[in-house]
Amino acid sequence: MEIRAQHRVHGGTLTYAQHQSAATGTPMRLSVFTPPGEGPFPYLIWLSGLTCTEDNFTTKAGAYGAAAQHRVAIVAPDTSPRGECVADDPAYDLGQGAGFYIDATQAPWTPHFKMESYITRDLITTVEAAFPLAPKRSIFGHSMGGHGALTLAMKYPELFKSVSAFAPISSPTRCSWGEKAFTAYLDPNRDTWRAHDAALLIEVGRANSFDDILVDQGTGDQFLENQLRPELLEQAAAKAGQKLTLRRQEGYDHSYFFMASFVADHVAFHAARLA
Ligand SMILES: N[C@@H](CCC(=O)N[C@@H](CSC=O)C(=O)NCC(=O)O)C(=O)O
Repeated sequence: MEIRAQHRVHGGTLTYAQHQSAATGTPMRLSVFTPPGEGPFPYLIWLSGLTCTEDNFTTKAGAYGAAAQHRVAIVAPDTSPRGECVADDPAYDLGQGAGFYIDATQAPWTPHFKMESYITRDLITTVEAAFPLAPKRSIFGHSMGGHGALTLAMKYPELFKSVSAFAPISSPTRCSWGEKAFTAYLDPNRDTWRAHDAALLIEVGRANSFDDILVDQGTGDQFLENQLRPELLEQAAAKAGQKLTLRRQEGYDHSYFFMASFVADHVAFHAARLA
């Protein structure tokens, strides 16, 4: 783990770092906030959205006061592998900055776009060895990262105590962001896509180890109707008898101002389940 910068914040320590990932075959950047004291601390993994790096949440979400108060750490990784030898696309919603938290099986993405394995293996192993973190984690995220948090929690319930999301892509098989990414990264047989779709996973009961799922969605979000479609999460949860608390927040948009307004509620939601 190479430390790139450290800052004191809310009595704790914010570290920007980089490490080599076996899954992506590239260096991966991240930030880690640890609260005041010695630890080991339970922690939250935050997954960001399209176009983001490890820096968007770190500088804009304003989460560290609540994290210090609840004595939880927060780990925020980058959203994809990066570099000159890594495949990319000129569009903002594919390639670097748009890893979708899945393992690609199609050329030219296969060698490096392994974000599911990166988050669930390399990231967890590395941060728990390098920082005072307990092996007790939860996961949350925004938009593409909300999709990542929901799907990784349901695919790996043994790794995560709880899950929440801000304005998640609810059903990537039923929106253009998701269809574009899955067409590029995954097998053309759309049946294989179902394993990476949050609403479809909830519908078949894959969230049943979670007592509740917290989702905040702004009603002024420019992506609400075409991409995010939170009603699909609600319908799936109702079918499966899964508790899902979907809060429609009047007038909030898709920006980090929305996250900053409600992130303390998400930190408290997870801290109660990590205690
Ligand atoms: N046209 C915009 C679209 C990118 C955007 O809105 N990204 C969101 C996440 S969208 C879903 O995953 C974001 O978090 N942006 C970063 C930020 O700091 O707000 C563009 O090209 O930027």
